Amino acid sequence: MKATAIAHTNIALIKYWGKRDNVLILPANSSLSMTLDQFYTETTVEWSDSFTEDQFSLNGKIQSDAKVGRFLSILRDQFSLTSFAHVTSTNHVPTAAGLASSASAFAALALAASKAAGRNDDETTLSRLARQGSGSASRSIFGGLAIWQKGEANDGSDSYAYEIPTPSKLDLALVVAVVDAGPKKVDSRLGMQTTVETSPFFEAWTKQATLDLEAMQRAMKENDFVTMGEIAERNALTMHATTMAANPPFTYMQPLSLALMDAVRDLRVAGIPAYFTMDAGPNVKVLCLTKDAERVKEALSVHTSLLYICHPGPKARVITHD
Ligand SMILES: O=C(O)C[C@@](O)(CF)CCOP(=O)(O)OP(=O)(O)O
Repeated sequence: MKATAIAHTNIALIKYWGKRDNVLILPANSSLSMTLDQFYTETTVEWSDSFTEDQFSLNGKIQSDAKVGRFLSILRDQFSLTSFAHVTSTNHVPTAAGLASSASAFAALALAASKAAGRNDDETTLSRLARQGSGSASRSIFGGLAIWQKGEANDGSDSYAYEIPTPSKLDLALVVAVVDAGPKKVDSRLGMQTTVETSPFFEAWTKQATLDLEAMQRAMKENDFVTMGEIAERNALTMHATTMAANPPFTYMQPLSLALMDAVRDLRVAGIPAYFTMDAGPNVKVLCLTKDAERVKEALSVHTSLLYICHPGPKARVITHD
């Protein structure tokens, strides 16, 4: 039983940062993201009783990846399977872009594994599954804009994402500026954990992120792009503030990240509504309107040549099944 699926990466405008349950990967706050059209993962899964162990290859190289291994065990258990799986994954992101996200990887893996097991899981089930591989993957099951509701139940049954309408009058773009292609120094899972355990700002973050999500949804309903951008930028900086107060303190920001942020502020002074966000890495992503995307790209090209104009992308989908 074999299937291939594609899922696109997503960038959060209201961040997921901190878990309330590390085993089930349940978040401390709800989040909102945009699935990107430019970057995706293509994954083939084959379940077979003839395999003697799970096997995972990424971009043509067999490797052992603890998160993938753990996720395959979760899937085997939830699918009541006893066979092993061979997983072949290819990240379609610009080489050395440092953008290969776990979001697209685990969403594609969840969908391909489900289909290869002969199942017809609905998107809510797939989102719940993908979440157990990597939290942000719960959102990549969907295209366009999605909210991952944190849920209240201790078993994670109500912690999954769903698609929300893109503001009807806004043609949104996200310009991705690559600062550093190298591997992250502190990966998001460790970064979150250190923050939850040691940052005095963590509780304030979860409260503020909740208010930010409500305000973001109001702004979207009103097609109020400036307010959307202001909320997204402030939410990202609030998230990154928590890491600077952690013990030991750390930050994902590099000098070039800060220069790009200044360039975005300069664009606003010049009358271009553009707002930055950053995740668990130094790259900067700029939310803008499509009509301004080339102007934003040009302004950022002073600092980096690795620039990608993205738009809301498609939902995860199966491309072959046999
Ligand atoms: O995407 C966002 O909401 C914000 C972040 O990218 C960081 F800024 C978090 C991504 O965390 P993820 O890799 O999903 O962690 P996992 O659940 O520990 O695997």
